[in-house]
Amino acid sequence: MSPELLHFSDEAAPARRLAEAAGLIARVVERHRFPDEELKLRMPFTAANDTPETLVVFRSLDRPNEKLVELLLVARDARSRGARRVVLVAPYLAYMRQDIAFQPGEIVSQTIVGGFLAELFDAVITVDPHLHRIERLDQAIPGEHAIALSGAPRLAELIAAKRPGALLLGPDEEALQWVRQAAAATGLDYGACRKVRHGDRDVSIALPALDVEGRQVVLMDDVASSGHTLAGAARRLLEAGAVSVDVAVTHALFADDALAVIAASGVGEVWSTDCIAHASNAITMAPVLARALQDVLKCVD
Ligand SMILES: O=P(O)(O)OC[C@H]1O[C@H](OP(=O)(O)OP(=O)(O)O)[C@H](O)[C@@H]1O
Repeated sequence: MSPELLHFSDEAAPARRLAEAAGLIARVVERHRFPDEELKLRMPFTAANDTPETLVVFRSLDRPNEKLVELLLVARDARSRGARRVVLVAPYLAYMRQDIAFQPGEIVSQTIVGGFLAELFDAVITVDPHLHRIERLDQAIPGEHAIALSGAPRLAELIAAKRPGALLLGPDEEALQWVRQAAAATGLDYGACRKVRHGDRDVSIALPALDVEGRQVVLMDDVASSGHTLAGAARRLLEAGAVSVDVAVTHALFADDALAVIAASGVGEVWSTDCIAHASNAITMAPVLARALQDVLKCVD
C-alpha cells in the first residue's frame, strides 16, 4: 500500500498542499475535545489491514502542549495498527528554545521533547527550528533522519516579486543567516540590527550602520511571537527615514495582539510561509517539504 499523509482539519490547507506536491493521499484524523480538555481522536482506518506500512503525520507544533499529546496518540496507534514507518512533518517545531538551564533547576525541554519525538517517529522534518547553542537538529532529536529545512529561499522568492530593490534586514543578529540566504538568491542588499531582550515583550533594537533613508525595507525573521522584535525594528527604521517597512517571517505564531503591535509600529505588509496556518500566509513550503519527504521515504526502513 502507498504511503499516506494524516492531518487534522485545522491544518487541512497546508497539509493537502504537501500531499499534492508529494503525490500522497491525504486523510484526516478526526478530533473531539471533551469539556475537561481530554482529546478523542479517530483514525481514518477502520478495517483490518487497511493501514499503510508508511504513514506521514503532518502537524505543526504551534500550540504545542495539546498537539504533542495528539502525536503520542496517533504515532502509537499507527504502530499498533501495523504501520512500520511513521514520519513526522512538523513545519514548526516547539520547545527548541529551552536548550540549557538558564537558572538552576530549569528543565531542558529541548532534549526531552526532542527525545520524545525521536521515540515516536522514524524521521522528523521541520523548518527553521529555533536552535541556539546547537548547530544540528539531530543534537536535539537523536537519529539519522532529523531534517531541518529553511524558509528563507521561499521568502526570498516572495520578496523579490513584491519588493524588488528592497533592503533586507534581520531584526537581530541571529536573523543574519536568513537574510544572507535571501540576499544570495535575489542580489538584494542586506544587513542585521542588534537586539537586546529584556523580557518576553520587551526588546531594544539598534540599527546597523547602513543608510536606510529612502529605502523600502523588508524585515526577515524565523518567527514572530509577541511581535515586539519586528515592531521595535520597524519603528527605528521609519524614524531613520525608511519609506516603507514590510515583514516576512517563516513561522507566523503571532501570539495575542502581535499583529496589532506590528501594525502600530508602521509596518505595511506582513507575509509568512504556511509553516503555521495563518491569514498572513503568502507562500507555501509544500514543494520544499515534498522534496525532503520524498528523499526521507526512500531511506527510512
Ligand atoms: O515576536 P517576539 O516575541 O519578539 O519573538 C520573536 C523573536 O524571538 C526569537 O529570538 P529571541 O529573542 O529568542 O532571540 P535569541 O534567539 O537571540 O534569544 C526569534 O528569532 C525572533 O527574533
